[in-house]
This record gives sequence, C-alpha cells and structure tokens, in this order.
Amino acid sequence: MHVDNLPAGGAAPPGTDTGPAGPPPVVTARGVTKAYGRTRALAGVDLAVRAGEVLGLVGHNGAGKSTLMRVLAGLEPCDTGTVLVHGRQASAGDFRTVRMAYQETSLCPDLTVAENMWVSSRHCLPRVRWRRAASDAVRRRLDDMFPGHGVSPRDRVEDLSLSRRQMVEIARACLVDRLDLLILDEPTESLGPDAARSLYAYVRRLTEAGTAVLLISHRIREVLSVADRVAVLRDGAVTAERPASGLTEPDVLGLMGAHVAAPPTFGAPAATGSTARDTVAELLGATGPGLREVTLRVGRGEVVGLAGLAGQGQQEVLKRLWRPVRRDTTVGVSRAYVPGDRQRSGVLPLWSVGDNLIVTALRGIARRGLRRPAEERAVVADWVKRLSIRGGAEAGITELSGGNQQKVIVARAFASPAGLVLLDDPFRGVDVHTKTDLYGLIRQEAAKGRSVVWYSSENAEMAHCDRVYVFRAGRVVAELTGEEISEERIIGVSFAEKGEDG
Ligand SMILES: Nc1ncnc2c1ncn2[C@@H]1O[C@H](COP(=O)(O)OP(=O)(O)OP(=O)(O)O)[C@@H](O)[C@H]1O
Repeated sequence: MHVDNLPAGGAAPPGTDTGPAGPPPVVTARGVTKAYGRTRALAGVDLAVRAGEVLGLVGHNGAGKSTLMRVLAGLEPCDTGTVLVHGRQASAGDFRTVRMAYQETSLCPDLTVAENMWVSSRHCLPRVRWRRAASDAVRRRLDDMFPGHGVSPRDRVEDLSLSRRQMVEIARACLVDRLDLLILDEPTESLGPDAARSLYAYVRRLTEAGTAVLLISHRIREVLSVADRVAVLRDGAVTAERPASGLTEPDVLGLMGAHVAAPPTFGAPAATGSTARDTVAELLGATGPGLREVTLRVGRGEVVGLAGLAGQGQQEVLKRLWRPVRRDTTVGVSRAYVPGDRQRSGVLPLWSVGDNLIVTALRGIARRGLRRPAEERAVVADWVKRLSIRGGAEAGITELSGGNQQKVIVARAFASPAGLVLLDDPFRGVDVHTKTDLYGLIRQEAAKGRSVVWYSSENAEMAHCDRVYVFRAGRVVAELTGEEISEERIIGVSFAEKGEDG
C-alpha cells in the first residue's frame, strides 16, 4: 500500500450523520467521565472536534488534558459517557484514523526510527521489504514536515536529541493512509522555533485537506496564533469554548482560572552586583567537547542564566558544574541537577511522589545515620503544598500528569541541601501559573543564599536571572547584567554575525 506525503482525511464516510450546518464533528465526547482510583481525571466532558479545524485545548497541569486525549483517541475507555466518531458510537476500529503524538514520546528507544515506524504503522506498509518501505516512508514524511531535520531512518531513537525524537514522534503519528484527527500533546515543548514553524505549516496543510487537529499546549500565545477555536479544561470539565480570534493571552489565562500570571519583567532582579558575592563555582577558560575557552562565575545567592540558541554549549557547562573533573572548573558547594528530559533521567518510576521528592534530602534529615520518617513526611508535605503537586505524596510518580511530575523533580532539587542548583531547561510542560510560582521559588531560594545556574530555551525566562551568559558555538559571546538582560539583546547576540568564533 502506498503512503502519500499528505494523508487523506476529513470527510465523513457516506451514510453518517454530519450534524447541523458547518463542518461535521470528527470526534465527539458526550458526558465523558474517567477516574483513576480516587482521582477523578474527567468529570463529564462535552466536546466536539470538527473537520478542518485546529482546536486548542488549554488547562492547568492535572486538568485532565492528556486523559481526555487518550479517551478521544480510543486508547482508554471512559467510565461513563460516550465517544462518537463521525457521529456514530465508536468501536475500536473506528479510531484507526485518529492519531496522537505524545508529549512523552511513545517511541521504543532501543529500536531504530524505521523499526519504530514499522511497529506503529505496519498496517499501511508492505510486509515484504518492510524495512526499506518503512525507511522510505518516514524519510519522506520527515522531509515533508521538518525540512533539514537531520534524522536518518537508521538512527537508534535513544541516540537522538529530544527535539529530533519529538519530530519522529509527530511524523509517526502522521504515517497513515487516512488521518481524520491528529492530536498533538504539547508538540513544541521540545522543538526549536524553526521546527515549530514547520510543524504548524504542515498542520495548516492538513486542515486545508479536511483533517481536524487537536492541539494541547501551555504556550497560550502559540495556541491563539494557530487554533481556530480554544477550549478550556478545568478540573476535568470543559468550562469555556471560544473562537480564537479576538481572544488575548490574559483572556485565556483568566478563563483557566486562578490568578492571571504577570508577565516576567526583564531586569527586575540583580539586587547585588555579582562581584560583591562570594564565588561558589567558576569555569576558567574551559575547553573541551562543545566548549571553547568558557570563563564564567557563579556567586553565592546568584541566579545565573545560560542563554542562546539550543546546543551552543549551555548543557556542557551544566555537566562541567555537575561533575567538575577538569582543573578549569571549580565548585565549592554541593549540587543538585534538574534534568529537562524526565523520561530519560528524571523520575524513579517505581517510587511514590514522596520517595521521589525526598531521595536527595534524606542524608540531611537523618541524625547519626538514622532516618527520621516524621521529619521526612513533613518536608514532603511542605513541598507538595508549596508547588500544588496534584496527586499528593502517596501517589505513584507515573500516576501524575506530566507537568506535576516535572514539579516533583524541581522540588527534589530544592528540598536537598545543595548550595548550587543546576537547571537544564526544566519547565517544559509546566503550566503558566505554576511556572510563575516556580520563578518566585527560585528567587526566594536565591535570597536564602542558594545559587542557581539555569539553562532555558525560552529567552523570556532569563528575565528572572541576575546575570546571563549568552552562548554561541561553545563560547560566551555576551555577559548581561540586570537591566541589560532583555529578549531583544539575547536574540541579537545569539544571531550576531559570526566573527572569529565562527
Ligand atoms: N495512569 C494514571 N493513574 C492514576 N492517576 C492518573 C493517571 N493518569 C492521570 N492521572 C491523574 O488524572 C489527573 C489528570 O491528569 P492528566 O495527565 O490528564 O492532566 P493534564 O491536564 O494532561 O496535565 P499536564 O498539563 O501536567 O500534562 C491528574 O490528577 C493525574 O494525576
């Protein structure tokens, strides 16, 4: 069977109810509920996704977005209520044309890209010479969706960067003969700006061909620029559905409830000049894989940002500070590391939220080598409350929503006695309100004397730093302090004409 570059989609099969005037609903949820033990993830959802539209779905961490997606994609049954596909009560086979690209990729890390394609799309690939067919199909799809992707079908998935894994995940979801609904769960959290633009250009082509797209994202501005309609999910129910045009970011944040997050203000921190602080960590002319003569210092109680385009040496600096094995790096305090890739190196999947959170603080809490369970519980309870970790301390970590898992990893670092916290782009998948709380937490902990080194792919986050080093090609190309720190400045330096460092 042949796999076209753009799958057919959209039109309802003959003889089905297409509903009132306007594009027909592809998938409809009616009164859908879903509970996991005592957690009510969906509390009666009514929602229709129509052919040819992009429907943006927004809501807090734990609001039920991913659960709803799994139910709409036929991957999990609902407890009560109904899911209709093309207006008919759906049975398993009807979900074949509904595909989902996951936030935590569903790819098998030990297999190659082509083998993964075969696993998930074998019904539309030939059985003979399948490897060749799968390679050709995925290459074509990736070329079409993400020009310049740099992925070979022979690459093992675990060797790919987060961004490339995400591209493959999305291409995997689109590798079908017919696509009526594409569900994208936070697709751009790991993609760079170019890949994100390519994705949305492809999404437009899909919707023009009649496919419906359901986009979940915490990036509200992005949702507003791509979606035709926006639905707000709150505590497991749709509380608002509006056309995207005319809505602003504050409108949507308001509809999501709680307080409206204040946008970060650049240049606000920087209470003390860095030179006035004791140095806790330093790189002096550090050179090696990915780094070229990097000199930087971190003062006590200072929040130091590492900015620039992705992959310019920022993560190598974090690695050096985490394990200072070379003479060019000195670190005088204990350290904690918050990975951005929780799937690979973040959560301990068999442990509870409490155990995941407290693991790095145990030694500090123990007395004469003996654990103190009551104190441990108090620390855990405090952090669960402070970061509103939905699910509570006793829940298994994998029972938590993605954003809530990320909060546990952040809490783990700050619950430890570490004097230096290393943040590796840690807030992907965390909702806007929680992010604002976490930014506040970083400043509070810095005020208590902790130092933070923070790599972020979102330039706006650098507004919360005292000092920012901008990286290009493994070098520091600018050091910005206080009011010098601005998005325009960071972008300007990141893209400046290549000089001798080219
Ligand atoms: N497999 C599971 N077992 C137990 N509880 C679960 C499971 N999956 C989800 N939940 C719970 O259901 C609720 C909704 O989770 P869901 O992942 O749907 O939220 P979300 O809106 O996608 O959040 P995020 O923005 O953080 O990804 C949460 O309280 C979560 O802890």
